Amino acid sequence: MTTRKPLMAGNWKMNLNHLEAIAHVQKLAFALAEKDYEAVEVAVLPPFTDLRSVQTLVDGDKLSIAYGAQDISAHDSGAYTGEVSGPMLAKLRCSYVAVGHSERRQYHGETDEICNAKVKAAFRHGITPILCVGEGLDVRKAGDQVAHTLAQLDGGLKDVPAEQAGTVVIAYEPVWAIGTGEVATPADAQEVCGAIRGRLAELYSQELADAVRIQYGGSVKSGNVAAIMDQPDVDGALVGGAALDADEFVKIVRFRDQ
Ligand SMILES: O=C[C@H](O)COP(=O)(O)O
Repeated sequence: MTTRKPLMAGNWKMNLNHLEAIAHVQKLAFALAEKDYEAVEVAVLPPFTDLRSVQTLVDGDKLSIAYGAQDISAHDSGAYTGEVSGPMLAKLRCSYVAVGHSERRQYHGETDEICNAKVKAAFRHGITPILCVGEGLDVRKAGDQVAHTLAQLDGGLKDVPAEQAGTVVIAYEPVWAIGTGEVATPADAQEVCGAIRGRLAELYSQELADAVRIQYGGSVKSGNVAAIMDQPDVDGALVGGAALDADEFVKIVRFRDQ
């Protein structure tokens, strides 16, 4: 049985400027102890404008906090106003990038094809994509959450070779649970995360599927994280609102202590 180190990632969304980012990461670094880093990988996904500040802090103080971006261009350079490329993120030594977050899909029209191109762009530049998938409320009410989410998974990983897919992170985020306080039950999370792992085994191999980390995201807080993390196919959390409070995020990282 493969041991997967849990990944707790804070997606700051469009919050915290570059000065607030420094204060926030300093607070996290101060609160987290060596044993936290051994048990759990901790990552932050700040806005683009904060990345240089976070990189400087992490490098300067040799912090064991990974960081990454919330989006990546599918293109590597050129006339794409407003976009940020894989080479730019790689130069800032980003480890991760979120791809296909439901807010990107909903407000920026990102299709599975676009997400697939972004996943490939991340891998081209040595950045691990966190591919976000998950159903809206209508799909959940119709009971189609597994089929819907697996179709997004298939689309996002289309033609991605096993050497790369083996390192991807998948974030299952039911849209109806994001920022609503409506957390999925642990059984809801397990149903879809288990199905994602099963699909990875079909697409690639059981060995690869066993190695991939699958996060749950959607109203994760210190009070509900332990029950979700108890599920066999949940290997971490993609945390939005609760990640903006350093003390609360540290409690989430320490889910095993609860
Ligand atoms: O990326 C994070 C998710 O959208 C979850 O956000 P939330 O924890 O505020 O519900």
